[in-house]
Amino acid sequence: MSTPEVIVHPTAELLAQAAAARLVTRLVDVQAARGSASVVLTGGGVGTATLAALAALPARDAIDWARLSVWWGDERFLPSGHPDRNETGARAALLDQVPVSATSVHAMPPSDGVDGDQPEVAAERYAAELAAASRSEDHGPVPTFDVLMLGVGPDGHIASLFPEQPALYEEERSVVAVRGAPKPPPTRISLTFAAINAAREVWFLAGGAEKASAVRMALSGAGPTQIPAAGAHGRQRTLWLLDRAAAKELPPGLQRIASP
Ligand SMILES: O=C(O)[C@H](O)[C@@H](O)[C@H](O)[C@H](O)COP(=O)(O)O
Repeated sequence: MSTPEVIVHPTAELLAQAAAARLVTRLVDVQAARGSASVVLTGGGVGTATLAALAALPARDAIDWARLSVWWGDERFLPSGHPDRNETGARAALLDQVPVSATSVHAMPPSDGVDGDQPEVAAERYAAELAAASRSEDHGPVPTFDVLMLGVGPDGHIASLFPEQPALYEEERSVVAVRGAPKPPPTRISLTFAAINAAREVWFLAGGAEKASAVRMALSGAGPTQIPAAGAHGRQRTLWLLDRAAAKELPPGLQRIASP
């Protein structure tokens, strides 16, 4: 389990820009070393802003899009194309602007797909898709994602893993249905900690003062039931990419300013 590293950016805009640049560099390095790469996207404002920033970077096409697999950490269980789906936001912000292979974009099932409005069945389908993509050298029934991005809620939730909810205790399945989520919409699909923590690198993206207490608690020993972000970590690297507002409750020793 990797020790969390904190990098603080002056503003939320610079956080998204820097995260985008970091993602380009990381994926280019991974593809140079291993030929292909995989990334897990997150919904939420900072996650989507990061994708939009990436789309605007001239360096974006240093990524070999044909050799990139795209997954999601969670999804709102809504009809295909619904504006509130994380997939819809990601396609508009980035995926529809780059030559990523359609078969390598693994969206979580919509509520009007083959599984109908059964999020449990849809979660099983996505778990099977992950298992089919995992290889013998991977850690469990999911690919070893190169970068897994997570937004952080004010309550410390990540993906659709919310405090005190049953999904936090899932130890077998890689994907679960979430009902009654406190953040609308209430019905979602989410990777579990087992899937999240299989990733080589986990990057938290958090901006805004409303995240400051969750960030402090996650980095100060809170348990994952109260602060789910405390339960996520990369096998090789765990990065907390923050703006100053989200970092303001951290002790000075925990902050490393990315730029003056
Ligand atoms: O589907 C979702 O809602 C997201 O995956 C969720 O986990 C999000 O990342 C956080 O709520 C942070 O969202 P903001 O960055 O908008 O605060």
